[in-house]
Amino acid sequence: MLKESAVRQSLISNFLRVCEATAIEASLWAGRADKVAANSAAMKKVRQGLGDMSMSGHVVIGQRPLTSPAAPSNDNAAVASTGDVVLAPAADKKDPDILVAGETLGRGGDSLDIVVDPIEGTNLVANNQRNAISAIVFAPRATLLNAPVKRMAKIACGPAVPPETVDIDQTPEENIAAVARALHKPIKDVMVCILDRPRHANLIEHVRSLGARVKLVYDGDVQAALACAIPNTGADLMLGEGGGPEGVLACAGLKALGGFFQARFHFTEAREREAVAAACDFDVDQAISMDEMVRTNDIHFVATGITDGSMLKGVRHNPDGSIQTHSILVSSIDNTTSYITKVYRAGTIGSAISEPGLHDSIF
Ligand SMILES: O=P(O)(O)OC[C@H]1O[C@](O)(COP(=O)(O)O)[C@@H](O)[C@@H]1O
Repeated sequence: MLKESAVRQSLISNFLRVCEATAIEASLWAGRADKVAANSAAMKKVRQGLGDMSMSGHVVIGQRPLTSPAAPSNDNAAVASTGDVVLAPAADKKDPDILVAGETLGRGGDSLDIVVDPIEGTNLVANNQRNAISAIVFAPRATLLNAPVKRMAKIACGPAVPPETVDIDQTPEENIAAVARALHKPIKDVMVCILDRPRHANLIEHVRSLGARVKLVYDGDVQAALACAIPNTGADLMLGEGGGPEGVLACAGLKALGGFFQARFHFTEAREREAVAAACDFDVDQAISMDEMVRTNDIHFVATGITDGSMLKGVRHNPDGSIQTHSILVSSIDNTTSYITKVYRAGTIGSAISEPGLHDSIF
């Protein structure tokens, strides 16, 4: 368990501040069609901020270098469906700010596991589309799953659904029926979030054929998973395959929210399976529970909106030079969810980062 009171509060507010600063940085790149540069700038900001904190923060999951901005995987319907963008040349593969699994950040202090996604939805930022967030999870050391897996199948829903009624090994029909029962709504009103990818074409068609609604998510399945556990987002259930690191973030957030998350690794090559099996003390071919992914009930999940979304508003750059941020902080320790709106007056955070490339540290 983390130390109580003052230390914890100070950690929380510093993580929040880092998340806000990262989202502000990322927001400067919204619509600039350069996800590599956006990610690079956000990584620099997050590294700077976490590096200045009084903690010993163990990076559990490293980041994928974005080396080919204009070339999302050929299994990426988002680009086709939202309009491809011409993106800037690839950034240096050896970005010095990239977070590497196993490195420790901070000036020393509490020993923590951290999972960071400076931009969850890099295409969304590049195209200035909804639902891009910056997100950080922290928990006591050696509690968050460290599995080098690129892709996992996921299921997520909110706390109103009894966990024993939903399962990644059940059919979509069974899971949707369980959610409908728990939420006291007809199946026709159940909203299922699914990443808009060709690999999900059959799933999408099947869910629609059952009579449920489908919310196509172009990118950002962490936000989509969490939305299922947050009132008034319109999301009830998330199904489908997405990124591995995003799965750990979503699982931590949902555990803190009291919701449900389950996953199953999808290995793309034998080498990947071997590496993951070596890192895990459970059967990597079976469904993975929340407790296997997040081995603590002492979790803090922080996210700040970059662009507007169903869970959070994005960063506002006001005409007077002030900057407004909107964040969510979920703490499992006291079962609270806080929504934090902050205004940084002109000349505090804003003037320092008014243009990409021309700013100094805000910390
Ligand atoms: O595009 P893929 O390969 O299906 O990956 C899905 C993953 O991409 C995302 O949509 C966005 O990830 P990035 O921010 O790294 O671009 C994730 O939310 C999701 O888990």
